[in-house]
Amino acid sequence: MGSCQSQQCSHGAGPQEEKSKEDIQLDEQLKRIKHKLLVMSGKGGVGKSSVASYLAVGLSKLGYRVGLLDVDLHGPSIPGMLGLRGMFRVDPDENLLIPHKYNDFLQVVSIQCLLEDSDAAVIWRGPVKHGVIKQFIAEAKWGDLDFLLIDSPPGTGDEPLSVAQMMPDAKAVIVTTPQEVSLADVRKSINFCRKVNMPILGLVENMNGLICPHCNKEVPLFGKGGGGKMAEKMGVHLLGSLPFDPRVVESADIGKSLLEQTDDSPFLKALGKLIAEVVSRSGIQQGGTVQKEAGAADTLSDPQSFKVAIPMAGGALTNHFGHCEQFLIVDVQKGVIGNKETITPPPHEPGLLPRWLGELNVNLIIAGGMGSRAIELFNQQNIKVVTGAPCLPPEELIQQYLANTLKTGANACDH
Ligand SMILES: Nc1ncnc2c1ncn2[C@@H]1O[C@H](COP(=O)(O)OP(=O)(O)OP(=O)(O)O)[C@@H](O)[C@H]1O
Repeated sequence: MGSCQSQQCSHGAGPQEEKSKEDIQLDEQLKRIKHKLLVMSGKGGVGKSSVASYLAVGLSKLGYRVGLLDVDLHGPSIPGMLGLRGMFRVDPDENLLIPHKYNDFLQVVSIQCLLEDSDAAVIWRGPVKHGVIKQFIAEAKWGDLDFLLIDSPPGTGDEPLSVAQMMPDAKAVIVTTPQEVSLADVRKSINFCRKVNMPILGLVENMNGLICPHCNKEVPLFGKGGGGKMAEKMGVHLLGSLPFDPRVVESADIGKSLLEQTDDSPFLKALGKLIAEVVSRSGIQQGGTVQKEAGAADTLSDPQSFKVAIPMAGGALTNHFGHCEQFLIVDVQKGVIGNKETITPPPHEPGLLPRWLGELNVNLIIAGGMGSRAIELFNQQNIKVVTGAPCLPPEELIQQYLANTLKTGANACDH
């Protein structure tokens, strides 16, 4: 007899279950975190925890408020790497766990800080892990954060799945080394993200060459550039490459991040570039103002500055948008054509291209033809679509678009 209002009606799906106190707390906490980055890898030992901790420390040193959550429940290594010791305290008034403070801008939560014996083995099944991860987010006193970095165990098991379910707006940072065995596992991580609809912020290639401390020449320890090739092949963005630096191992062993010293070593230089790329891909302008979510431009706020994707065949635009072999992605700033990149799209799957081009921060498509459903999906990603463009070389199309002289005909949809 109760009215729709009194039953919290949910669009014909039957009465919605009341949210638990913990779920409400989780929602509240997640609202206070601007960017959630899940650091994952297909394979163990590729440097995922190191990358997560260096990103966290680096971002905190730029003045961003950062949380680092170690959900590698079976092999937590973050506290050791950052020299954090001791058990957590609980705030008695709010009954919230107080994260360890690395510096004024970086707080850390890890299962390690709940174990009396640091060598204790944690044996938990999936639902228990899910509950613990939820508690670590909802019942810890994180406050407002610009970034929450989550270090998950290698592979695509319970922990990354729990994060994907709990945080629908989290993005993945996938870490790999350049050799083929590691890259094969990266493909699994990429496919996992696509299955659970988690956007991929990009790939980090770690241990990409050793700088010899004696002659300063580079030795290709695990091969070279494999991550870059993989990123291109799988249509994900390469965020950066870090060289192998033996001091990373030593500093992790003594719990002192290399970022606590300044030098112009190749590792720290590459790390600086990587952090800048993470900031820029997260849509943050320097100075900390949130500009836009990665891949979520509202409209073209400046019609002379955009990132455009053009479906290509034989050096010119092709009408076969959904099945084109390659896209040319071009950066245009203030009417000037900049960086151009030819990328092979992932294998065709309904709804995949809008998400993929959104991840690449594209906000304009110039196409010959496209179905109305596809246009709708691109618009949902805030990507503007121009259809009916002629099969011309891409530079000509962009110049005409900039000059407002691009003549478009009928939407030559190839379906
Ligand atoms: N760029 C680097 N240069 C030198 N050593 C590195 C580099 N990155 C990571 N390492 C070292 O490699 C080892 C493995 O790194 P790390 O623990 O970060 O990997 P992981 O992928 O998180 O491992 P796990 O599978 O245990 O979760 C550590 O000893 C770390 O210090």
